[in-house]
Amino acid sequence: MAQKTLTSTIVKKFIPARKSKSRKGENGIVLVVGGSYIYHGAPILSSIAALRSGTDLVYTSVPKINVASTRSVSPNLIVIPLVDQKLTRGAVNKLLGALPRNLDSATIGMGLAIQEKNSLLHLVKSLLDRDVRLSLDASALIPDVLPLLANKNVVVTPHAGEFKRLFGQSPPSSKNERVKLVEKNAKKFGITVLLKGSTDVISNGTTTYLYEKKIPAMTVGGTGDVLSGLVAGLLSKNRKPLESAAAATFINGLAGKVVQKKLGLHMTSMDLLSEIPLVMKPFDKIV
Ligand SMILES: NC(=O)C1=CN([C@@H]2O[C@H](COP(=O)(O)OP(=O)(O)OC[C@H]3O[C@@H](n4cnc5c(N)ncnc54)[C@H](OP(=O)(O)O)[C@@H]3O)[C@@H](O)[C@H]2O)[C@@H](O)CC1
Ligand SMILES: Nc1ncnc2c1ncn2[C@@H]1O[C@H](COP(=O)(O)OP(=O)(O)O)[C@@H](O)[C@H]1O
Ligand SMILES: [Mg+2]
Repeated sequence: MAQKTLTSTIVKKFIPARKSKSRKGENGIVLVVGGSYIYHGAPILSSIAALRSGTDLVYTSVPKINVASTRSVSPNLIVIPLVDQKLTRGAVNKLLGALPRNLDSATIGMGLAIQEKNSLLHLVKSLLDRDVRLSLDASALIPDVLPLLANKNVVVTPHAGEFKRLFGQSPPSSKNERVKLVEKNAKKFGITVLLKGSTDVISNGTTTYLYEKKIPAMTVGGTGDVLSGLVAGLLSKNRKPLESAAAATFINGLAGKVVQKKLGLHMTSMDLLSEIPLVMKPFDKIV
């Protein structure tokens, strides 16, 4: 299968126009589920990235111990407490009862502690049953979730370690072998796989995009959390997993390039957030 290198021309087609006459909510409503006692920042990074990608509303669900600190970061976030410190069946049932009716997309896993595996499976299945477009990251990337995802327009965003845990094989160092392994698993499980690294590989098993970034400053913690928010933000508007994942990784890289040019190897993931509007603005279309 031929791989295509991501370019602005390709990505421009993946970012939907905004209608002048649109109303709040028509340009994307996103849910972010993540965070834990130790990793409070991940869902915040993801949520602000989702907002900055050009959505209307982002709901951030974090364990109740993190609610105050998460709310204090920004009035832009609508925080829905998870009633337990970790993801449990009870916490998921309460969350499902509190969700906005017209949710477009969700990203789950960044920084999340999962107490009961079945609670994650229940959350994933319930959201898919509501036709919510899903992006799974970090703790949500466990093999048990795979049977729920086939042909449901889901994106998974593993780094190499999460890829091994999810699919049972470590991505090889050879680019061609890496691409083949991503394509094989995307096809096998009916999902879009975004394997993160110095070169991101994005495939749904039929079409594959490569995005080689010369931005080693992006190895700092949290850049993948930002990416998960961008994927969910794009999914909420484009709704196509491959295009949303490809556009998200391209935008994350564009922001990374700007920050590395400015700050060298001293980037933090927060720096990425402030660059997202500037790198996305050239792609804006109003109809
Ligand atoms: N401020 C916050 O709140 C932040 C919160 N964050 C949250 O932290 C959580 C854990 O994040 P994480 O994935 O980095 O660690 P972890 O789950 O132990 O990885 C599993 C194992 O995989 C491997 N491995 C890792 N990367 C690899 C790679 N690129 N290529 C190859 N292998 C790699 C590595 O195994 P090793 O190499 O040690 O054998 C590692 O032990 C996650 O939920 C994230 O969202 C972070 O985003 C930071 C900011
Ligand atoms: N050497 C590198 N050069 C450029 N980008 C990289 C490099 N290594 C990782 N990245 C990017 O950094 C992010 C890493 O994701 P992840 O490991 O999930 O980070 P975290 O979980 O800390 O947010 C991905 O977006 C990936 O594309
Ligand atoms: Mg990560």
